[in-house]
Amino acid sequence: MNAYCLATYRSFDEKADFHKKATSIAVGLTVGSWTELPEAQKAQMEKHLGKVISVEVHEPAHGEPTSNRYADITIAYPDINFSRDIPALLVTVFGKLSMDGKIKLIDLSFSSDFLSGFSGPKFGIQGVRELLGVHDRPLLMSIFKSVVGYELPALREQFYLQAAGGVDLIKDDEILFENPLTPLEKRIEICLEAAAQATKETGQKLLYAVNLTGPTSKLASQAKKAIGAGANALLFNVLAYGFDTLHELSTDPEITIPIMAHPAMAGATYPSPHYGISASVLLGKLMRLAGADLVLFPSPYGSVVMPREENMAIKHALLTDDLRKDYIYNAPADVQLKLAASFPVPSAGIHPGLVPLILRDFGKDVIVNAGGGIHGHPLGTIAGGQAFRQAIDATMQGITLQDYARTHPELQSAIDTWGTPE
Ligand SMILES: CSCCC(=O)C(=O)COP(=O)(O)O
Repeated sequence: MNAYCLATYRSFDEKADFHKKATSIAVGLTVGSWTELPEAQKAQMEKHLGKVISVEVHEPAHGEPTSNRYADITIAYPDINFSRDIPALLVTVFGKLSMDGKIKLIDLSFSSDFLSGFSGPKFGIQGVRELLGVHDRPLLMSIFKSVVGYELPALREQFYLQAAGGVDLIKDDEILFENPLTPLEKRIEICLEAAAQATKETGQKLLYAVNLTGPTSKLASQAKKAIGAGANALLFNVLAYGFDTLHELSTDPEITIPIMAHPAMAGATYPSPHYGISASVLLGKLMRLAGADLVLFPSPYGSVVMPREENMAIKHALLTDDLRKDYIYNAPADVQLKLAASFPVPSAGIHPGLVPLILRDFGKDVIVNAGGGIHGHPLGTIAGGQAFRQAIDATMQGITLQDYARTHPELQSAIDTWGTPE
């Protein structure tokens, strides 16, 4: 029996025959032409031919502009046409098609055979929690800010202040590349020293995600150099390199620490309703498949806003256990595939007042992540971390931030500065 991967597209056109369009995609992206083929060749090509699974046309309601006319088209692509890797799949389902008018790739699902080529996150939520020894609450991450041009002592000081505030993870800024002032191994050395100092005082373990950068051909050796220097997590700008690079890193047996995926460049791909790839595919399914243990993405509440519905779709893609329903097309009854869940990290412009919203939408398995919301605290960076931890504690106990802040001055000061949503 043939195995297929499915792609669903939203195609906008004021007057197109969407059924014809679906057929032209199914044929054009597989065997190229069909009706012109002699019968003998048709029999031979049948197993390579894409199939139209469904076409759902949405006619604009009365009074709505005709430009709102679209169809959701689902096509099945035979696995036999492409190798078992993300670049081959993406080029098949959305290579040339991505440039062919108003069309967006909104979902992907995989054959069980294709999916079985991916082991997903090495650590995932469970593994990251085990490294930190924290199982009963959302985690808190802080982002280095204003570090370009700084020397090691300034970096160490900034690391210590973040750690002393009680954060669980600290990540490099994604724009901190290999540089002569704070080279990778030195950076790791001084940050881990500062982490040890803070841990003595707080009793808390810490992960430091160092930014893995440089030419693609040197990334794996750079990652191993980082691990040799004691690194316990990596930050990686996945979309600048491609999903396959993440997959190579995450499946390397010598890369034994969690990988955090930064969404830099994602805004060039997901936000348009008419073009690109949906956020849930780009920052959800493909990140998890390629092995990201933690995935950052803009939240619906902060400074770089993504609609809540899209955020919830990313969350679902990163967390769902039901691969048969959400990831696999036509799963045979005896197939049991598993992927560890990737930690969702809704980010950008996050401050303590937003914690109740984050926990309402994401529950306990989320990483609250802030840069400016920690460093910009009026009482300083340590108080910034403390205010977030207090907001998490309050919300976990069902206490309003306002009530909790009465006995927690750091939280009170954060609320006075940034407020709480209505
Ligand atoms: C757009 S998601 C990535 C968030 C990020 O990397 C960042 O630096 C956010 O910083 P902020 O000061 O807005 O918390």
